[in-house]
Amino acid sequence: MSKLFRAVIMGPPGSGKGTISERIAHSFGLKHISSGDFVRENISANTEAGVLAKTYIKKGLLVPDHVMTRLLLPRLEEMTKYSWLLDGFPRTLAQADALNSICDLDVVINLNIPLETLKERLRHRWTHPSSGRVYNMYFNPPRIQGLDDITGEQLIQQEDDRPEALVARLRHYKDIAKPVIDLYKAKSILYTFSDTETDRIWPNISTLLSTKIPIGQSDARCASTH
Ligand SMILES: Nc1ccn([C@H]2C[C@H](O)[C@@H](COP(=O)(O)OP(=O)(O)OP(=O)(O)O)O2)c(=O)n1
Ligand SMILES: Nc1nc2c(ncn2[C@@H]2O[C@H](COP(=O)(O)OP(=O)(O)O)[C@@H](O)[C@H]2O)c(=O)[nH]1
Repeated sequence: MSKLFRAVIMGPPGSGKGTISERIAHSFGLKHISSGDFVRENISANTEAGVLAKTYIKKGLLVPDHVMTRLLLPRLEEMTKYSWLLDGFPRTLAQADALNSICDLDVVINLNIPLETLKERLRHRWTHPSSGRVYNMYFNPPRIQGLDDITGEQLIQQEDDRPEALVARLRHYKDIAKPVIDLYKAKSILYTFSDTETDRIWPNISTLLSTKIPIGQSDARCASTH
């Protein structure tokens, strides 16, 4: 069996991690593991870690490292036979260290998007809460305004997507992501993409992954996890 491929995608809120992950999963047949969606599934299913995570998210806080790693690492260990792309984890150096203890990453994609672009995108982001599907009123609008394409259920605007909340979220992101980015830079697996448009970044990511993913891997099409 050819070597499996392990990637992480990082970037501030609104940088396009979810959008680009979907494209990667579709084009390269990797499993897309969205840590945010996985946390939300655990909250819905009332698992022990989900109940704990909810107490933090309700207050607008990040879930502590030990809770996140207790959730995510067993999930990753179930995926040893698959190539995967992890989105939203690790967010902190402690999470990166925990991940490092169970696998070697091949590539870390780092999205570097200007603040004004992030604000503008998130102002127009609409989310289907139960699946985590996202829309943007201009970039990828739903077929019927305000409704999810698949279920027809109501879309919502997340409280913390408001521009006032975003500045604080972004500052916080920068503080905690810096050591993680430095770690992956030191390991020479960090690839940074800077632009205001996902459609301009995507061809470069696609070219990079074409050179990194072992031949045969991309045939093993796997559905994304949501
Ligand atoms: N490593 C992680 C991943 C997730 N979460 C928690 C806090 C988030 O608010 C929630 C949902 O995760 P998302 O990745 O969907 O979080 P955001 O809404 O902040 O993501 P985005 O970057 O898409 O705006 O789960 C966390 O604390 N630590
Ligand atoms: N206008 C515009 N919107 C985009 C672009 N790329 C992604 N989006 C939208 O911006 C929002 C944030 O993208 P998302 O993938 O959720 O980013 P994440 O928070 O990093 O996971 C969503 O509403 C996307 O539909 C782009 O190039 N242009």
